[in-house]
Formats: sequence, C-alpha cells, structure tokens
Amino acid sequence: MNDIVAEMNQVMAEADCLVNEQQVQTAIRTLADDISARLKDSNPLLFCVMNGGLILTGQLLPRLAFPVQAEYLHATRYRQETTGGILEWKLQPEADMNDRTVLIIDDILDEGTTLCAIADYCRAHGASNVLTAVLVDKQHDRKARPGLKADFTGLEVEDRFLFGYGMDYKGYWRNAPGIYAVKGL
Ligand SMILES: O=P(O)(O)OC[C@H]1O[C@H](OP(=O)(O)OP(=O)(O)O)[C@H](O)[C@@H]1O
Ligand SMILES: Nc1nc2[nH]cnc2c(=O)[nH]1
Repeated sequence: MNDIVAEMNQVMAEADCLVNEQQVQTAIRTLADDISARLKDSNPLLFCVMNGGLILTGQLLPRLAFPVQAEYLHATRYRQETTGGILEWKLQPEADMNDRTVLIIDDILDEGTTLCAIADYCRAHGASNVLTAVLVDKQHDRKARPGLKADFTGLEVEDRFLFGYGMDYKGYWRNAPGIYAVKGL
C-alpha cells in the first residue's frame, strides 16, 4: 500500500472519536432549524468557505426551509499544517453582496481569524448584515477576539487537532464520518 494511505489509516486507527456521526447529524439538524427560523425572510446570500465548509454546507442546504442563493469562496491559513498562518485568499466571492444579509458557513471556528477576515471582507463589500455558522467551536482562550462566537454553532469541542466532517489532517480524512482528534495533538 502507498505510504501516505498507510499513514492515514494509522491516524484514523489511533484517533479519538470526540463526536459520533449520529451526534453530528443531530447538531446539523438543529443548526438548520435555527438558521431557517432566523433567516427565512431575509433572502440571505450564503457562502460556503472552501474547502472545510463543503460537507456542512452540503448537508445543511437541503434542510433549509427557504429559497437559498448559495455561493462559495476559498480562504485558507492552515494548509497542510496543524497551526494557522497568514490568511491566503484563493478565491474571493464574485456575487454582489451590496445591502444583502450574508451567511458564511465553515467547518470550524478555532482562533476565528478566518471567519473574522471573511466577515470583514463582506462588510467592506457592502453586506448589510453578516452572520456566521460553524459545525464546531473549539474551546480555548486563543480566540482572535475575547469571547468570539459564531452566530450559529453546532458543537463545542475540546482543544485538540480535529479531522472529519470537512476538517482535514494533511489534506486527508475530510470525509471521516464524525469529529476525530489526532493522537497526541
Ligand atoms: O478559526 P481559524 O483558526 O482561523 O481556523 C479555521 C479555519 O481553518 C480551516 O481552514 P484551512 O485554513 O485549513 O483551509 P481548508 O479549509 O481549505 O483546509 C477551517 O476550514 C477554517 O476555515
Ligand atoms: N482540520 C482542522 N483544521 C483546523 N483549522 C483550525 N483548527 C483546525 C482543526 O482542529 N482541524
């Protein structure tokens, strides 16, 4: 077997499952209900933050009970690492967000640098109201601003390096069907 595949199988075998699939599905249903209740009359412009937001967005969209205009953007600052660096925009949004309510969807709010930068970008491009939704909020005191929270949070998870449901380990295992923590990290 290819070395990287063997390494990734080992990572999964040794990982701790912090949140199982059923618990994640329950959290996504609750997120969808909360977002629908709050935004159904706001005609929000929804942005999936690639790559990590892909799975959550794909599972949320069919559960939102109103007509949704869905777009994507790509900003990254972890790449293949387990600590964040400078935010790099890989794809800035093209949709006109002037005077719109914007909903940004991502897998995780860790330090929050990524979501803050995207929200600032949207406000600078005319969005009248910017809301954020994440599957996971990692619990620690290193947030970009003290007390920083998303508007909609699925799960609060301990301060480990996570993969699964969109989150990768060295580019792999975004497909893992739960929230896992890498052994020793
Ligand atoms: O709250 P922060 O500390 O800023 O970290 C959160 C960001 O980190 C991950 O993206 P990453 O940079 O790994 O890009 P990717 O989603 O393309 O893998 C994740 O998808 C969030 O966008
Ligand atoms: N995969 C992954 N990406 C992150 N980006 C910020 N924190 C994390 C994390 O714990 N796991």
